[in-house]
Amino acid sequence: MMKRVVRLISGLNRRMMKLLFALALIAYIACKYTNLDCFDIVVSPLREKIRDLEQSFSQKYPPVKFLSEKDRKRILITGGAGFVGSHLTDKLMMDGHEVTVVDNFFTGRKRNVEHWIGHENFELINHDVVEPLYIEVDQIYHLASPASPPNYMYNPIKTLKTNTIGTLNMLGLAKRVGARLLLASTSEVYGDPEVHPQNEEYWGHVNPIGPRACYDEGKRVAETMCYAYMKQEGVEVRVARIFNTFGSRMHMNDGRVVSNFILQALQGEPLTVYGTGSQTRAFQYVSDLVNGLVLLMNSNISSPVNLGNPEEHTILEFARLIKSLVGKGCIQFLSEAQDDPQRRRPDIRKARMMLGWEPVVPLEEGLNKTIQYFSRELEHQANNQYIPKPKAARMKKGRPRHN
Ligand SMILES: O=c1ccn([C@@H]2O[C@H](COP(=O)(O)OP(=O)(O)O[C@H]3OC[C@@H](O)[C@H](O)[C@H]3O)[C@@H](O)[C@H]2O)c(=O)[nH]1
Repeated sequence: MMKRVVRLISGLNRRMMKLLFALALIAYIACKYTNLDCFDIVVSPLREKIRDLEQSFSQKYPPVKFLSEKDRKRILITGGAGFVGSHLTDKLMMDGHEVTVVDNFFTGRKRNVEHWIGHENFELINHDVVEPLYIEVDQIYHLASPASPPNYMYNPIKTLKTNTIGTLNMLGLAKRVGARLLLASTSEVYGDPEVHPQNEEYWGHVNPIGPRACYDEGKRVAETMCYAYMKQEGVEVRVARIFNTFGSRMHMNDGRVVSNFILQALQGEPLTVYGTGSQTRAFQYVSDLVNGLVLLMNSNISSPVNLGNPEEHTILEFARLIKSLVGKGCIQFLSEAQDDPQRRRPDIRKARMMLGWEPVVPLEEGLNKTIQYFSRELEHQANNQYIPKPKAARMKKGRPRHN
């Protein structure tokens, strides 16, 4: 060993020796004057890095309430990595329940629930509800289905299978394990309504062979299945008819009016109004919906309940509002979408009376939050060199109009 060191030193030439000596001297003087231990110079940053990492691990999850074994439920959310599903996951996790998310990631995204991955109360399963699922749970929130018109029309057969076979599978599971099932139904069961505002007694006006039928009729038959399982097999069911909803984690290019208009305004593109823009919608913020879903699940109301915000606007008014909130954009009129419902507004007297629920987030407040979310998403996408484009609906034939 000694011989090797001597050979190494003698191998160095004089100039190299001088250089090494000078460096050692400089390091020694620097340490003396800064009152630092040489060891500390190297080790302190490392120590800090380790401390940061340790802290990031211990603060990894949003705060979760402690629930006793008796109160803690095992909850399955199908479509739990989607827009609404992921917000519902957050609420139920923070309330202290055990949540299993099942998603096939057709429109859901892992990013929406990644902040729970690894938590002892959370499980994420990549599974398509069209296939049976065997799992022990107390409650099932059945949300799995594409919900934006361009997405559900993209593969109508798959949309039908998800809402029919998928719902049968989940009802079968509820029956086997004695779980309660909440179906995320939709205002689209009312079709292009002749009754306004729409109450739960109204049977709807749906074109059974139109482009929207895969979703509208799929959800209608899903409701039928729920009540057949309730009557024949005694399964406890809850049915929420969800009206237009918006908020963070919406897919920027899912083609819905909120995502299209915000994206277009932020990118300085014209806001595309289909038809004259006189058709109406009423928009609820996602946190209001999630509160309504949980209240309904834990209530004793087995008949359908509308969940939506009754503040109605024409689509043209809505385009103008988003344009003014973002501070840019102009309006462009395109051909109207086929079978587009002309007036929609929920009658929420039942939810008010029986659940004590009503929306509390004002439209502008919700929109500002969503605009902020979309701006951050755009930055994120730009860093990944991907520029999302708004998706178009299936149009009626005819020339687009411009103004
Ligand atoms: O760029 C666009 C997008 C949409 N629109 C119009 O805006 C209105 C709303 O369209 P959306 O696509 O957001 O949603 P729709 O109301 O047609 O369907 C929705 O209904 C309730 C939920 O179940 C679903 O989220 C969805 O199916 C429609 O009149 C549509 O024609 C535009 O004018 N421009």
